[in-house]
Amino acid sequence: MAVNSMTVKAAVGLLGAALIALPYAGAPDFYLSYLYVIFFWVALATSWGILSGYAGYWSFGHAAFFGTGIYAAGGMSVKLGLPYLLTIPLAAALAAGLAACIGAVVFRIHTLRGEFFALLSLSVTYVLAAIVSNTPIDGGAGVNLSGVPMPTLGTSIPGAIYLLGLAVAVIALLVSRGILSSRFGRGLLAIHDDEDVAEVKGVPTFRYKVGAFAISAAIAGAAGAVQAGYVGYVTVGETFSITVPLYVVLMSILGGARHWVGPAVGATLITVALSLFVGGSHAELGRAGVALALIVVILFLPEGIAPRLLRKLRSRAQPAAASAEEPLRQSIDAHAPGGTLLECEDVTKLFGGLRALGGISLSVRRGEILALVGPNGSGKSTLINMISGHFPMTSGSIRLDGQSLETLEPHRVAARGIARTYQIPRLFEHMTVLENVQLCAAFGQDVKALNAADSALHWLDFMGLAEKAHELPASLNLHERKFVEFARALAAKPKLLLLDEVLCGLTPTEVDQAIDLIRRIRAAGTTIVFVEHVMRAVVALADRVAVLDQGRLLALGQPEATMQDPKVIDVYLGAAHAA
Ligand SMILES: Nc1ncnc2c1ncn2[C@@H]1O[C@H](COP(=O)(O)OP(=O)(O)OP(=O)(O)O)[C@@H](O)[C@H]1O
Repeated sequence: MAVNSMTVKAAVGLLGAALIALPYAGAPDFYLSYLYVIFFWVALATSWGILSGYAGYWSFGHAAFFGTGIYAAGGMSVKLGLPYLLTIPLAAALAAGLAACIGAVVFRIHTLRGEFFALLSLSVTYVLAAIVSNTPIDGGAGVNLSGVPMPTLGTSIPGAIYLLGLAVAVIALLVSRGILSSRFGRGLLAIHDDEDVAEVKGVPTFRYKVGAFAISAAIAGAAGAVQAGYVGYVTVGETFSITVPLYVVLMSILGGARHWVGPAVGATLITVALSLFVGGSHAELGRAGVALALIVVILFLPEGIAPRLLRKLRSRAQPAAASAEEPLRQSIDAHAPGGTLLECEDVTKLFGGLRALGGISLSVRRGEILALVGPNGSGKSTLINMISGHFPMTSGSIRLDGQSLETLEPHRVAARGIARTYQIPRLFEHMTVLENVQLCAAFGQDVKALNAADSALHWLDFMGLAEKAHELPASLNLHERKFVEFARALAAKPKLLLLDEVLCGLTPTEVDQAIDLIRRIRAAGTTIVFVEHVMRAVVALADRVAVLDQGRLLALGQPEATMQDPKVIDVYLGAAHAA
């Protein structure tokens, strides 16, 4: 594997050196311009992928940032007389600033996801086009860069534009690759699959989206600035046309938007394909061919060309070995039993007119297992949602270790040491089982102590799922999906673990297995609150039982005594059970 990796690096190095040398070796301007166009689309498509491919926020407004770059470079060099080269980073900064401002507003509105975000981004392009067209930035006549002194970078002007295009494309690829392999990138991929769960697992979703948007726009802005030098004369109609976002989206989907190299592959293929059919009816034929190819890819390779090809190349790589050696290390509280860890005071939640929780007060001791039981709709899951920050409370207070949680965003609640599972597992469906757990390890407590991948493998092994590590969640049965949920929560190394009906739907043997696992988790020091209808498990595990009914706390105490409470028998267990 080491040899292969060295070979790939050497090949990439040689290719890079050859591309840089091309203008100095006297390559004709025609070929330099041809390659420049490919670099331009590679940069644009790659930049689009950083927000839209990774985080799934499809933007049809990429022309706004590309256009900002074009007009920033044009305006600053023609009207302000700044050196053209200096306008490129300034254009990138301006586009990033614009995206950050838009993102800071838009990403706070939870309803602006999916198609609404796509439409909004398109509207931004048209608003910007109207502003540029009706102000001295353009004024309707366009901006002519013919009088601006262009750099030659030791070759010629076309050679310089070629080198600048190459630089922006390489920077875009390096940035995108760096992001994808980072914690930031994993967070973006999680946002793509289930943003609410990502937030609860500790991903600062707002900050990440704004960051990805700004980086994506900065690269588009830089590409636009170089394009201004290439075209020499910029107009609103050409700059803010729908062609840019459409091509960028098509290129990314064709190549594979969730991989750093995918958009570049798509950009190269489409640019080359279109260049083969230029002029009149040939051009139309070319576009039709590209559209047809895209339909075929969507039908047969929905993830795009690049990820499929890369997986084939890697298929002979050895699977990672599970590291079952790590001892069961849990929370940092393992040696501090006793005392109150969680305090809920008068927790109330209204959903419109429905009072799901009508003022719940209870506390959980450090190292304790507390069972939450009650009839369907009594508010158990809602209480878990309040504690984990999944929904805001209507009123009341929740404190962990004496510190208030109610004003915290969910990812900050996670950072305080609370992890949860979902009644119906909500796994990140485009990530493997290992990546699902790894994400939670990376955003959980005490991450520096252990590599996230090793930690994830450990917890998968602990749950008996090591051999499923490289599978996608879709191939798992319910039991396995629940246990991946479980492993994800454990990988965060929480102080407080909230389990929402992890045993529901399991066979008696699987229930026994889960009871044993929960005992071992508590033995390592983790405090557990679990919602459960399987009474055998409640009796076997719980130190205390809290019974909810219609959003109120009906009873709280030792399992045996609570189960014999006539009120509990009446509303929940029934006389037969008590007998
Ligand atoms: N997001 C929501 N929007 C509106 N109503 C909700 C929402 N979530 C829960 N509810 C309502 O709040 C009440 C409590 O629901 P909750 O899911 O907490 O009950 P539960 O005790 O967990 O029930 P089960 O045992 O069936 O899971 C129910 O009437 C439910 O319909």
